[in-house]
Amino acid sequence: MVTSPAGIASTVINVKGLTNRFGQQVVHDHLDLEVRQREILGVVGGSGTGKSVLLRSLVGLHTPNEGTVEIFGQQLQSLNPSQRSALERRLGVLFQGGALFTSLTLLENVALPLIEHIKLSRSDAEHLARTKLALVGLPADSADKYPAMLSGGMVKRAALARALVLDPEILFLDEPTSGLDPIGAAAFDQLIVTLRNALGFTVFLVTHDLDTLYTACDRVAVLADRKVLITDTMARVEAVNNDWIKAYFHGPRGRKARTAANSEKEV
Ligand SMILES: Nc1ncnc2c1ncn2[C@@H]1O[C@H](COP(=O)(O)OP(=O)(O)OP(=O)(O)O)[C@@H](O)[C@H]1O
Repeated sequence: MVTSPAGIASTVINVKGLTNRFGQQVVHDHLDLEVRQREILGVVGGSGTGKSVLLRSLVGLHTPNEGTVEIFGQQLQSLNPSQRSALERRLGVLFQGGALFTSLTLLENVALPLIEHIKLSRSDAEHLARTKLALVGLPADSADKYPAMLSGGMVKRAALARALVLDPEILFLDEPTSGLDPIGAAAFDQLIVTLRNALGFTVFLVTHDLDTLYTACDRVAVLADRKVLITDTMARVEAVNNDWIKAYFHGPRGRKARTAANSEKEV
């Protein structure tokens, strides 16, 4: 994590008083959250607590009813369209399911943002796209395949390559390991950590995967009661006296994930 001379990590996302409503349903009620530079922040909470809506509010795909979202010190809602698109280029997003275009090859999928957003020629874009596919561990011959021809893990990696193609400073991941088997999920978690260490981006990661929380995240934010209940290290989050936290982290799956993460650290 990058720290200032005073030893305090700088904040890259600052959410204040965020309120999101759909009709009568209040999903977020004056929610606050800070994300620090270079950290991997895991966002967790029961189903329907608004994790995806939060992610969408941060990347500008959902306009909140109230509150402010500041990214790199710029308030999203106050930006004009060109400032907004300049900011959006500094963000990479991997949606649940990968969301690749099924009619395009992996290479075409990954090259597309380079052609559309920074107007690279097709050959330059494809050259760069090949390097990104290699970066996420895909074999060279996968470039000309269509998403339907690949395993779920390979599709996730290709979607990650596309999310990284403009060298984002913040990477947003929505349930990146859902649908992967445990070995594929663990490999994907490790890939995220390795890439963050090598490239230095910040990660905002929505997940239900306890193994991801224990092995990949520096801090965890728990969504409950329409707010962020706590944002802290796993050790401190586990100790909070809250019914959902107790059921989630101290249930059999939580215990298993914690034991596995501890034994990995000892190896
Ligand atoms: N566009 C929308 N219109 C109406 N309601 C919505 C919309 N988007 C989200 N919601 C509602 O907001 C609530 C939070 O949704 P969200 O998808 O953020 O939850 P989540 O915490 O990500 O859930 P899960 O863990 O099940 O994926 C849900 O009740 C959902 O139905």
